[in-house]
Amino acid sequence: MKFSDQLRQAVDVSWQASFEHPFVQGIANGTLPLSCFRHYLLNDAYYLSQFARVQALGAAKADSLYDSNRMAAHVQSTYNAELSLHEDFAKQLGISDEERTAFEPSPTAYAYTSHMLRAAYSGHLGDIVAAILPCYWLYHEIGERLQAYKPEEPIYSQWISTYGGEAFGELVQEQINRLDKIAEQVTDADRERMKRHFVISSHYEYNFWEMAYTQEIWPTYGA
Ligand SMILES: Cc1ncc(CO)c(N)n1
Ligand SMILES: Cc1ncsc1CCO
Repeated sequence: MKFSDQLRQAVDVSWQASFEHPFVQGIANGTLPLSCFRHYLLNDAYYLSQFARVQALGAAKADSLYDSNRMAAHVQSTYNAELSLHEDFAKQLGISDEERTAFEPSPTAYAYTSHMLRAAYSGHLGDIVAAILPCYWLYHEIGERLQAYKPEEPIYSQWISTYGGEAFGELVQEQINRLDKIAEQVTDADRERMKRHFVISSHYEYNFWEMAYTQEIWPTYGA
């Protein structure tokens, strides 16, 4: 069995819970309150800015010019996704540049990105790809499953077509292939560590929906 198939099996319960989460279901049927999506979007802008740094660390740590080049190309895709999707949505939801700049990430957004950055700084390209892959792969599976739904809210239908689309699917498959290639060349201990990164990122993906749905913030201590 391919390493990626083993990992996919290991997170099946977690990913199923993500599919069924009220945030994701609310996007599918258009009933998600826009205030929740707004909270998601602000945190996701922070998330993607850190995600791009993790991808860039992958470019720096790659063993070949080819992989450096491809990881750097993925930084650009993240930037473009951030630009097109987020700036568009932010405008529609009345999020100003000031609000985005002043925004403090929620505990979950901070923890998830800290996890990826830790894997990136302390590990190799294999650790990085394992830690960032649930982000690609889970979103693509969700996008594909949600293709059949046509929510009234245009923001939600655009979100679905972005992640369910062919262009995103190709980036996902490329990273799955990269993971399997690296997994063939490393030790059992390396693979075990990569699997742990992948599982933890999957838990955080679930937490991220919950964070957005409950509009999680840091403690305010009665203020
Ligand atoms: C939290 C999170 N995971 C994955 C993606 C997919 O890009 C995203 N935008 N945000
Ligand atoms: C995972 C991901 N999220 C937005 S774009 C992208 C892939 C390109 O890096």
